[in-house]
Amino acid sequence: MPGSGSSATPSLKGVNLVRTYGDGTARRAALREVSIDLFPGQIVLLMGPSGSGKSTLLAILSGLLEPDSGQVLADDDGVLRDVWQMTAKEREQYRRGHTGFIFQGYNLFPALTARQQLEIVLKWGEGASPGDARRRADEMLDKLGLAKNKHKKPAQLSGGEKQRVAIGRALVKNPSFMFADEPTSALDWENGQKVIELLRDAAHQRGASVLCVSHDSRILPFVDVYYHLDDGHLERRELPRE
Ligand SMILES: Nc1ncnc2c1ncn2[C@@H]1O[C@H](COP(=O)(O)OP(=O)(O)OP(=O)(O)O)[C@@H](O)[C@H]1O
Repeated sequence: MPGSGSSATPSLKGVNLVRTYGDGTARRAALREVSIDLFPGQIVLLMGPSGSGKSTLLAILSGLLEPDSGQVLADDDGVLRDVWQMTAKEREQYRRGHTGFIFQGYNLFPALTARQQLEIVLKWGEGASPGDARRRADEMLDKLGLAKNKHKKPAQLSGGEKQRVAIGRALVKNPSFMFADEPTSALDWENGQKVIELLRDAAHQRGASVLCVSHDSRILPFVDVYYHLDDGHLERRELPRE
């Protein structure tokens, strides 16, 4: 069932996306004419075998990797704009302002505390004042059950805690689009489930469009839509009935 904030108008559209790697005989298609619509308030799961193109699709939709052809149309105050027709500066602003990315390996700064990981995103990304950044960072860490850990650096946190800090860092900007690449792969299922619930809340409670890549079929009951990617071909699949 879609989230309460879901709407009939996509907030992000991938249209006929093609991406190849390599040259000559080493040339290999990672995405073949892939189209996908993401809606506000929905969490979407993308599954598929290793090497099928999942990370490539996430990188293109999030404005990190340019497609060979096709379009990425993102909602910008009610107007769909082609992310790959923007200037590099505009695209950087789009990414900073509208997208949150959660990586498999957390990608936290080793020298910073949990609180500083979030503050830095707000100060650098939005130019938030130190006081505002601290207040919003603390609020988010509280919500994630990390209040007691805010002064700890990544090496002092468990895998589940690190992943929650990484989610907090993506969420604190209140992004319209959240991209998560294997966010539970390093976690036991208890922590993995918590992480998926947080991503689902980002969609259902905050109205974000969440696209999550995973190999883990235990995530299926938590999502609204499920796609399968195989050798660069995308197919929407029915969710298993409960
Ligand atoms: N930078 C690159 N140079 C060359 N080939 C690449 C590059 N990145 C990805 N590929 C190839 O493109 C295909 C799709 O890769 P991609 O990482 O998108 O797959 P994936 O589905 O995310 O895989 P996994 O589940 O193993 O992370 C693979 O065959 C991969 O080897």
